[in-house]
Amino acid sequence: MKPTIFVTRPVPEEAEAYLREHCLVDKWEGDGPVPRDRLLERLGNAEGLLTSGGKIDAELLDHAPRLRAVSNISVGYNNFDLAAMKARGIIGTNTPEVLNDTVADLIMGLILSAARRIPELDRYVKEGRWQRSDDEILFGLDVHHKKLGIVGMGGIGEAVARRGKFGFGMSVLYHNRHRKPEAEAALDASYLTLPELMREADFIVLMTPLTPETKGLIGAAEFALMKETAIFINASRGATVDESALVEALKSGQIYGAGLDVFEHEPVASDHPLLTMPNVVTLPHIGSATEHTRNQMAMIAAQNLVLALKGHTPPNVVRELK
Ligand SMILES: NC(=O)c1ccc[n+]([C@@H]2O[C@H](COP(=O)([O-])OP(=O)(O)OC[C@H]3O[C@@H](n4cnc5c(N)ncnc54)[C@H](O)[C@@H]3O)[C@@H](O)[C@H]2O)c1
Ligand SMILES: O=C(O)[C@H](O)CO
Repeated sequence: MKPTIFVTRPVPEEAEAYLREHCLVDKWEGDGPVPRDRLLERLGNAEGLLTSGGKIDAELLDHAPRLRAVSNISVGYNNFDLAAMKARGIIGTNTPEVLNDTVADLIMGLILSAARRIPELDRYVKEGRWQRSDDEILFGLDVHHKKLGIVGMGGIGEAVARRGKFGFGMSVLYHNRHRKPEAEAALDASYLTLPELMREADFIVLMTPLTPETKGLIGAAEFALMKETAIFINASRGATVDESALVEALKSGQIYGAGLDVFEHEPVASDHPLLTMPNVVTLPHIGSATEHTRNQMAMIAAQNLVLALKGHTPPNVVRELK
């Protein structure tokens, strides 16, 4: 007898076909993300859940008495209440590694966009404001040979560091929960404390997972240490940064600019002060959003789920907050 699963968002054909081969698939057919109350109604029979970010907490698990595994189509798993899942013997999985290069490419895009003011000056040209006499008002900052500071030197952090080091001749500084001697050797990277990194780096890239320790990790005290020419990039989760402090740091000229792929509340409200600042580049959480990478993530997530439901240990089980 095939296990029943619930799929909360459309997945590529290949992943859906694979799931149907191994499971009885029930899926959300509505537009947009499944509303929480509708999801809870649909979980009565589900032994597996394929999702990408909705909260998996005690309330949801109470509505899913047969649930054995939850598979995220994402590397981040801050949506999992791991204690509640563990208490019920439910396995959680994610999709690490496969998206490292895709997200790192986007982060380089944010760095270049903020430093060279690409979106701002694109609008400038398209709005017919470009004058032959324009000169200094179009200046930005160099990226090459500057100091790249990575906070959270994991899979994505290292992929960004490689691009900075070997593509742009940058020197790599990093702060992480644990030192990484191999990365230090391969990238000639220097380990710094968080305050040291804030003072030293020209580009600060935040790439930690969202955990109780990293919530608001970068706030007023950290922005106060940054150079006036520093550019702050966040592609981790919005809540790792105190957004009000970021707004103040940008408004007061404490830092030069920011590049953001993530926000505390997504989609970000259209009247959010960060959206009014020309020195902030904003994106709608598209770090891993290429067809190739998202297809691979969906397939890996499907395989994780099927393996777990067959009683095997999938390669990407998450056991604790990392
Ligand atoms: N914008 C996007 O679309 C997008 C895409 C992928 C991942 N992400 C986010 O990026 C996060 C990182 O992804 P990854 O694949 O590199 O994860 P990873 O687990 O490989 O790396 C995370 C690193 O952060 C470090 N870390 C954890 N807590 C820390 C702390 N308190 N201080 C310093 N370092 C700490 C860990 O030791 C680890 O080295 C994900 O959890 C997810 O939230 C966002
Ligand atoms: O964590 C991830 O994989 C990305 O943020 C996509 O949700």
